[in-house]
Amino acid sequence: MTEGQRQGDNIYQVSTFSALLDGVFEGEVPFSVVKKHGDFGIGTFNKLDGEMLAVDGEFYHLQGDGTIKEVKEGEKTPFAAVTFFNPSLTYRIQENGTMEHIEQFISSILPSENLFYSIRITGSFRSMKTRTVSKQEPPYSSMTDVVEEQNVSTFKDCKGTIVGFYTPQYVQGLAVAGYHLHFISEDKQGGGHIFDFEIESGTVEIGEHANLQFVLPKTKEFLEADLMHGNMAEEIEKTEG
Ligand SMILES: CC(=O)[C@@H](C)O
Repeated sequence: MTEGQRQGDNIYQVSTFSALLDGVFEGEVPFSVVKKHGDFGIGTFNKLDGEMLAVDGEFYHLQGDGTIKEVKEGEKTPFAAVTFFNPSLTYRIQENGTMEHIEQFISSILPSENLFYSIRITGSFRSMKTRTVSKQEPPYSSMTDVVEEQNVSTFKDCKGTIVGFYTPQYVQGLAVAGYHLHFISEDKQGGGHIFDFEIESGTVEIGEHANLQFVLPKTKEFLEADLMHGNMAEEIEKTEG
């Protein structure tokens, strides 16, 4: 078993999603460190400067203007979750399905709704609707305010890869409970945080995780943040769609 496969059970996460909701948009962990803990995952960048997607060891910066570049090692993140992707379940999708259908299908085959799962879906999509958040400047607003203005793209008849995680409902706020998925097109020209899609055909791969490592910032902003928003689920629904 490779080191990656051994670590494949572990999810390494920087900060919490509730901190992001509260406008904690600057972290101390550079992607040079994040990369040591995984070759697969999602996240964002300091100042909420776009979406991050990592797959097959390649880390991509999906920017607010819709363009994509490689992540610079020195760039830091206020929120990211990665693992060494090591799927234990694989399924072919032979017929059209909406995001809701696919999520219901995956939920029906997960061994337990109480564990964490990494999800990769590679395929052809009739449509793919994504957003990329844009770089913010301090003093930062809450994320619910930030997403009032966001770059939303809809791709038609495209090929690409969905990367993300399933998180149990009992940790809502630590991460995004349910499915948190990002997309990158096969030609690496487009992508972002997924709002909706319709798949034509593809392959679903699922990795199971029972080990998590959270790295919490010791910044003044995080230590003083309100991480217990009363309407957490509603706020996450608004920001993550
Ligand atoms: C951390 C995320 O995925 C948001 C920025 O889309």
